Amino acid sequence: MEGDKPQEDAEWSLTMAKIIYTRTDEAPLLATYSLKPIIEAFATSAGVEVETRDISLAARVLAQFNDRLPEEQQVGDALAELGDLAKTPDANIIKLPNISASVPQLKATISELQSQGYDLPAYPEEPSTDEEKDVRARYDKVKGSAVNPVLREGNSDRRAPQAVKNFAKAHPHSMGEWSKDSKTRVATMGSDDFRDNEKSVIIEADDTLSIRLRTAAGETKVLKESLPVLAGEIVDSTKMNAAALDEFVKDQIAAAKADGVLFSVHLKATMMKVSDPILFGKVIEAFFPDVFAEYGDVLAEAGLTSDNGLAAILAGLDTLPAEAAAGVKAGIEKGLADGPDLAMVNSHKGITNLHVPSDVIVDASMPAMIRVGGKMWNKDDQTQDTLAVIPDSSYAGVYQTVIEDCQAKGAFDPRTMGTVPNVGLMAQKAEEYGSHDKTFEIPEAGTVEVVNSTGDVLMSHEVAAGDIWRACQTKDIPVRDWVKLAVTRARLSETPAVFWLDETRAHDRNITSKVEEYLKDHDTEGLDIRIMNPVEATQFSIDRIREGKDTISVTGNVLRDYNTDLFPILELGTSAKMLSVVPLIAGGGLFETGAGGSAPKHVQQLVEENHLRWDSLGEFLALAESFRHEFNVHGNERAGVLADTLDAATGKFLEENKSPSRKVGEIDNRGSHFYLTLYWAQQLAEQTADEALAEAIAPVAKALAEKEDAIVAELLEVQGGPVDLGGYYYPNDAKTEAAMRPSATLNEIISSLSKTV
Ligand SMILES: NC(=O)C1=CN([C@@H]2O[C@H](COP(=O)(O)OP(=O)(O)OC[C@H]3O[C@@H](n4cnc5c(N)ncnc54)[C@H](OP(=O)(O)O)[C@@H]3O)[C@@H](O)[C@H]2O)C=CC1
Ligand SMILES: O=C(O)CCC(=O)C(=O)O
Ligand SMILES: [Mg+2]
Repeated sequence: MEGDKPQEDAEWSLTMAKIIYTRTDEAPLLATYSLKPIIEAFATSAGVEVETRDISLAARVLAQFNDRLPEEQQVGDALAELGDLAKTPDANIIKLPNISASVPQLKATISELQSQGYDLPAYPEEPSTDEEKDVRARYDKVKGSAVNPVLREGNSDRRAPQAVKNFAKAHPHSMGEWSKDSKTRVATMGSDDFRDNEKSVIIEADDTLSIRLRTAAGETKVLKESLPVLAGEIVDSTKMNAAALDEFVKDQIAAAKADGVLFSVHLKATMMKVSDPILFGKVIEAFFPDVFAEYGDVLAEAGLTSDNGLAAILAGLDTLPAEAAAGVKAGIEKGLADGPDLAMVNSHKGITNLHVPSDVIVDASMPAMIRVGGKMWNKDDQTQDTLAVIPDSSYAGVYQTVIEDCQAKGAFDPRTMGTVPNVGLMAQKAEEYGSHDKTFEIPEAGTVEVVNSTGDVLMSHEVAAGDIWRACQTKDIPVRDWVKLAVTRARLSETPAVFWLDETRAHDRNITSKVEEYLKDHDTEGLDIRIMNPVEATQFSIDRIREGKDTISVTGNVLRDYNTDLFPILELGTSAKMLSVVPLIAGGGLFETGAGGSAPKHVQQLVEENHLRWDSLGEFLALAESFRHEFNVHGNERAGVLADTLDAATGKFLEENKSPSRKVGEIDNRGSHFYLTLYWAQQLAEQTADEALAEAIAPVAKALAEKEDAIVAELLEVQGGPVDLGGYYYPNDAKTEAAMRPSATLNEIISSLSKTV
């Protein structure tokens, strides 16, 4: 049947340490089809076991419905299994980027699986019966950023290794020019938003809180019955005023039009999966006020919500009465014609920034704009200055600071610029990461209160209908661990470290008090550790970057996300080249590949012209760290040899510039994997720490070198035409394997390698 997947190894137990390689989505999944057999062959030769777990969006959807699917279609809940493993010292997990699904992506996955013969229920937009509510709850479990918070049971340590940074300096990526009269800027609310309204408390003793809405009409509605908290935990609450947001967005639409710049909104509807789709929807409603004034009720009745973007509304028009459908369509066209020009996701296909909530994700989109000289693409496929709308002011100042700096001093120079690694607080769903089950679109005016078990009101906010209220939790152990990780990183890399904490935010003031206390637990003699607000910290870091100096950014969860795309994209051209390690609090290791996403555009190119430009450097770096962890923790000497030789091979790979090209007809992801294989085999054959291994690999290294021309020719010859993968979210295994492993000569050598030792 279409979509059949290889059976995962059944006899795995939590007590035996192994390396787990995750199977994910889109470009990283395609790359896995080529790279995984190579990794397995080397690992087997050294007696290290590597197993696969499927945490792709499709597999996660299927795992929710095992009770409704026939046995042969059932898949295990690999994410739950790995989530448990991550809390044990035995975890050694390599995690590739995966889709954090918006509703349109989730619906597309469901239809694809249905077309492949999986009898899945439709996604209920407005669940009313118990059964629909159950189905919706199951789908909600896989929605948005549902993988990372489960696996990330530790804080984050992301940096560009020296070899990668040196490569970027020697082979600088292109940077757009900045003009002094650039009109590009960030617009943010600054008042009555999440930052401005934030309140925060530190919990004294373990307790269970609840959240309630006291309505203006005198009723009490429980929003959250039970919110267990631990002593020392920081709990915050805040709200975004819907009326203020609406006024702000309307002002920005007018300002963009008046200034002749593109209007663009930057949110994170995937990771902030409850609040940001609502914000996205409100921007769409502000952009097309007439459509929603006239047809809002009809659209709502048909389950067409602005939260899922313009594309979903346009695609659902045939479910509306003909007259309403025509009216909505005409209204949208008029809105587009009368409003400011919109930043485009794909000008050829007419996809605007407002079409799909997962298309423009702030962490990657703002740096991409800065990289090209502060511009985005308009409908004529030309770059243009942009008004970047980031409604909440908590972090928007970071981008505005970088933009102003570039306007004054020009683009950064990748040949000379320093680096900004990051130590990020994220363990145990810290901060906004864990806010989703405590985020509410307020149904009616009143007061939201956070109450402890003795009935004391810890925090309260006056709210109006439509406001977005949310609470966040930050446990104490992750904060201690984060401070320790920051000190360790500062010591190891002899680099100043700056905690990015905002004195105007209640939450950050509480974090600051803990940072000041926990720093005393460490030997900080000789280290340069500072605390600055995000705007000052940005300026400090970029001033140093221009002087070629490095500065560690030690941040909360959201800035972890933002900074680990911002600086890598400016320094290296992409965050795919980052080393991204999560030392798990329980002692295991989670090794993430790169710091970016699943590059949907890359899949499109492969399908159209059989060229995959995905760069697996992040995978190479993560894999070496994972082998090293195996050596450090379990004393597996051969894993240590694999780690060192892989790093050396990656160094050679960079020196020889064998990264995938963007152009069809040149070496792509598959070719880059061949070169890594060649250099790794050569390093193994040359090393002296394990002579038996060197001897066993020598003939393989020789064969790879001798067959280089033949292999490269086989890999290039397939490029140019379209490829059928038999699915996008759940591609056909045989078809994808055939597409991603087209060199018979290479395949034969790889299979001989796994039999060597
Ligand atoms: N850790 C995770 O699991 C993450 C998952 N995501 C998910 O990924 C999806 C896409 O997110 P998006 O914001 O578009 O970000 P992406 O990082 O996927 O894409 C942005 C651009 O970065 C470049 N890029 C990214 N990775 C590579 C790579 N390995 N090699 C070469 N270039 C690369 C590509 O540029 P170009 O097109 O110029 O080649 C790409 O189009 C979403 O579903 C999102 O939720 C996002 C971030 C992290
Ligand atoms: O979890 C997600 O959706 C995205 C995570 C991400 O962008 C990151 O970790 O940098
Ligand atoms: Mg990110």
